[in-house]
Amino acid sequence: MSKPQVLVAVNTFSDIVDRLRPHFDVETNETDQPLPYDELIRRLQGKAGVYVSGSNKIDAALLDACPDLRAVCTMAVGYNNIDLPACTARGVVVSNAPDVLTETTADFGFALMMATARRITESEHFLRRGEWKHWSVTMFAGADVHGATLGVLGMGRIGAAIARRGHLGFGMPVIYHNRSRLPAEQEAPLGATWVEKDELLRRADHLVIVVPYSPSSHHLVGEKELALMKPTATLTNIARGGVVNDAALARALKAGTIAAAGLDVFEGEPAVHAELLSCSNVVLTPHIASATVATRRAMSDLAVDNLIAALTGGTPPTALNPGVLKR
Ligand SMILES: NC(=O)C1=CN([C@@H]2O[C@H](COP(=O)(O)OP(=O)(O)OC[C@H]3O[C@@H](n4cnc5c(N)ncnc54)[C@H](OP(=O)(O)O)[C@@H]3O)[C@@H](O)[C@H]2O)C=CC1
Ligand SMILES: O=C(O)C(=O)[C@@H](O)[C@H](O)[C@H](O)CO
Repeated sequence: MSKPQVLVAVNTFSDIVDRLRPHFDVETNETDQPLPYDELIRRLQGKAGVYVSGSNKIDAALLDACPDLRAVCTMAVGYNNIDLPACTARGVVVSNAPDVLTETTADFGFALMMATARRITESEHFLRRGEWKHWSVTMFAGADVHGATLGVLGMGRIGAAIARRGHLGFGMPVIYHNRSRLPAEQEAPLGATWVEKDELLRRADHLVIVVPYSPSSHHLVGEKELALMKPTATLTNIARGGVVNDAALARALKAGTIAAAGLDVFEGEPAVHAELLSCSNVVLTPHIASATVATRRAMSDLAVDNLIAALTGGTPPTALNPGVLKR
């Protein structure tokens, strides 16, 4: 009997892809580019499962054009690129990759916040341009991280790991905002206090944003919210492009409404708003918060575990709509 066919749409570790081969006929994407939407549809014909990243859009039109598809497994924790209700309606199981990247992403979020507060890339560029002629008292003087108030917008798995670093490692008072408050026993070890969003913006010295992208978080931080922040504050966005209004942020950075920003994600990435590129008080990175070799391997392994389980009668460890498997 022929094996089910799957597409690994992401060029990932070959030894991990090899784990699929005993179960499936495996087609891979050997380029380092995301497959264009139309090509993804073409290559999904006859495929029962697909391994994707956050760069692949899986919407209702694609599902209708790929009627054999039964499993969509992403190596990312964020799944705003996948229309989950459309998948569920068509009996397609979807999985994401939570937990395995939490600590690595938190390390990066904290590092980006520190680089932003202490003006690390701005000062390095100055040095590389040969502009360092003498030392001065206020040269690249930034803001302290230790003891400053850490504001977390999105105190989930990653937000809590960042809060823990700030609380235990840097003596930071931690305030946070989620739509729902955490139980006291989860707040206590983080030294965290829930506040309304406006209060978070007013009080944070360093605001770190880690909410999933959804219609409810679109432009959660825009002109009005930035205007509430301290002129000395920093904003770090490791969540998703679209959670912050990048045009409003660029205006705020230029006007001195806030001091600086650290950004790993952008509206319309990989394009970056031209006004952000021309700001000196912003640290920009290309969506690499989870990028360590060990964590990218763990994310890939989890996507493969999910794909195997979903199509061989098992229980995908991190399915988002496991109910479809019971139908
Ligand atoms: N830059 C990168 O490379 C990476 C980015 N990410 C991004 O980080 C996101 C978070 O991951 P993770 O921590 O695992 O997710 P979780 O689901 O554990 O946490 C998300 C948190 O955000 C809160 N939240 C959701 N919507 C809103 C809203 N509209 N307003 C306020 N709070 C909100 C949730 O609380 P509540 O529901 O109570 O509001 C929850 O506490 C991912 O979805 C992904 O987009 C993740 C990994 C790497
Ligand atoms: O997990 C997420 O949500 C991410 O944003 C990152 O870890 C991924 O690197 C990216 O989405 C690649 O798919």
